[in-house]
Order: sequence, then structure tokens, then C-alpha cells
Amino acid sequence: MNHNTHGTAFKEVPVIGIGPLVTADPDPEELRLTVERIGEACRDVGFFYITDHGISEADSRALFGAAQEFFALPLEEKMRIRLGITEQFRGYVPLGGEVTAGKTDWHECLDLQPESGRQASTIAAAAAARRAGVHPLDDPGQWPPALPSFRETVMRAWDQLYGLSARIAAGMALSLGIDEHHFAPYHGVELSDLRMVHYPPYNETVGRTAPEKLAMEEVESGFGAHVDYGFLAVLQQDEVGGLEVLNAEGAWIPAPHIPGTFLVNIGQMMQRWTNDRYRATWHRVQLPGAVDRYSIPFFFEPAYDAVISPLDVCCDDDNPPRYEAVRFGPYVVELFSKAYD
Ligand SMILES: O=C(O)CCC(=O)C(=O)O
Ligand SMILES: [Fe+2]
Repeated sequence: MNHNTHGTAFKEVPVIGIGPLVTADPDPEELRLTVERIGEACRDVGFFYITDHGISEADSRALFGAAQEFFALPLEEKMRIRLGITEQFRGYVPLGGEVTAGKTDWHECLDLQPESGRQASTIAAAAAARRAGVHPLDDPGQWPPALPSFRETVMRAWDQLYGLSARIAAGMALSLGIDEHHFAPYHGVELSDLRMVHYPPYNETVGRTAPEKLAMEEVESGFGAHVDYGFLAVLQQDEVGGLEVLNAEGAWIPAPHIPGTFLVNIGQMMQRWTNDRYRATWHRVQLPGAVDRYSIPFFFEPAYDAVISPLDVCCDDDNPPRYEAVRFGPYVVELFSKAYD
């Protein structure tokens, strides 16, 4: 596997208070320091924890509660909204349904995305939905019929996480020395994705509950080593742990749950924008032990039609652009068609 080796031999993932980014009238010096730390973390690690992000513990707990309720449903119930029913690459993916780096991942997950995503006519569809005042996630086809309050909990979380991600993106823009609104025209709801992931316990008795088609010898991790492909992700995880991040010396550094924090990481589009100054870092999730693990990443993505090419501020004569321009929508649709063949 061709792992990235730029970045540093960091030994832990930094924690950054982002209060100044999410409050209305921040102290300019505090904002400057926050932005500086974000820039350092993006350059050296590609991952950072955030505190003072403005989302309450009660809201976070409610979202985890919804995820636990969903995964506890009988398989037939979950399969009613399985990925593959629509052309949207969203919905439920059962245990054994996802393969990373040639190995079957030990998790089941639910991708919750706007209906307007990944359609050929997506820009028109997204714009029409906005004009109609429809919530981007409110598509009757993706809610589990057995859980009446699921929809409301998830839509509330979506709005909070989308808003938070936009502020983090603004912080990243400032850290690059460009206008804080620079990325605003490039992000969009249509390909963003609130994902719930469940890693069931993995032990000797697990063979009894594993789906028939799942060859246990092919299971190597909860989530195989990968980089995220998009703009940035904001991850909430429970106390179980198991997530690891690769440093420049090839060591896997644990990124455990830290109470009150979320974990932010950048994807390949940010790496392209910054001409490799900021890095999309490899990460993986170890097999869980005797307990269930739940995580909820929110993938904040470029719009379908966003064209991403290296920023002028990240290029000069000694450091010419390393990437061609890419249109995010078609790029990602092709990626997904391969992943879920
Ligand atoms: O479950 C986690 O902690 C990470 C999941 C992840 O990396 C992903 O969904 O891309
Ligand atoms: Fe990931």
C-alpha cells in the first residue's frame, strides 16, 4: 500500500479549543492563535481534536442513542433501507458489505445523505430543494420505518454538524492566509454524509452471529487503512477506542475518545487544494474486543460541481501545482461505484 509519508513523526493527536471560531465576536488574538494551531495540525498531523465546538453533550448522546436503536433493529428491518435500493449510495450496509484494501471490514453502517446527491442533474435538484425550503436530508426513502423519532434527531445533528464544519473550513482558510469565506462557494450539502458505524464485538463466539457469506479469515480490522477522499470529517466516537492514525515514521498512533471533544480530519480534496501542504492522513480502526463500538463521522464535502485545483497561495516557482483540476461529483461517484460493486 502506498502510504503517505509526509507530515511528521507525531506521537499524539493535538487538542484545539475552537471557541473563537464558533462565537460571534471573538477576541482577535485568540482567534489568531486558534487558527495558527489548526494550520499546524493540518500540516503536521492531518487530524486534531476540537473542544468548545458548541454542540452539547445531550445532543451528542441523543445521536448515539439513535444509532444504537437503529443497529439493534432486526436485520430485515435495517435491510428495508439498504444501500443499493436507490442510486444514491446511501442507506444501510450490513456486516461484511464493505471491503477496504481487499479485506472485509468488521462493521455495519448507515449513510444518511440528501436525495439530491450524486444525481446527474444534482445541481438543479439541490437548488430546487433549497428554493422549496426542504431540508436537504428529508427524503422519506431513507428513514427506518420502525423508529419514529430517528428522522428529527438526525436532521438536527445534520444542521449542527454542517454549520460546525463550515466554521472549521473557515478556520482552515484563515490558516492558509486567505479570506475566511474562500471555501464557502465550494462546499455543498448534496454529497455530504452523516454516517453511523457499529462495530459488533469480535471474539471466538462471533462465528455464530456472523453472516453466512462472511469468511472470518478475511476479516482483519474494524475499518481497514484508508484516507478520506473529500474535504473534512468531524468524528464522534464512544469510549471504546480502536481508531489509529499513521505518522510519518509508519507508526500507528491511537486516537482514543477524549470526553467533550470531536475529532477532525482532512480528506484528499483539502490535500489537493493545498498542494500537499495539508495532508489527508491514513487511519484505521482495530477489531473491537468484547464490546460494541459506535462512531458517527460527518463528512463535509465539496459540492457536486466544485472544481478543485491547487490554491495560488500554496504554489510558487519552487513548488508548482502537483494536481490537475478535478470536478468533485463525477470523481467521487466513480470512486463509490468501485467500492460498492
Ligand atoms: O469509526 C471510526 O472511528 C472511523 C471511521 C472512518 O474512518 C470512516 O468512516 O471513514
Ligand atoms: Fe475515514
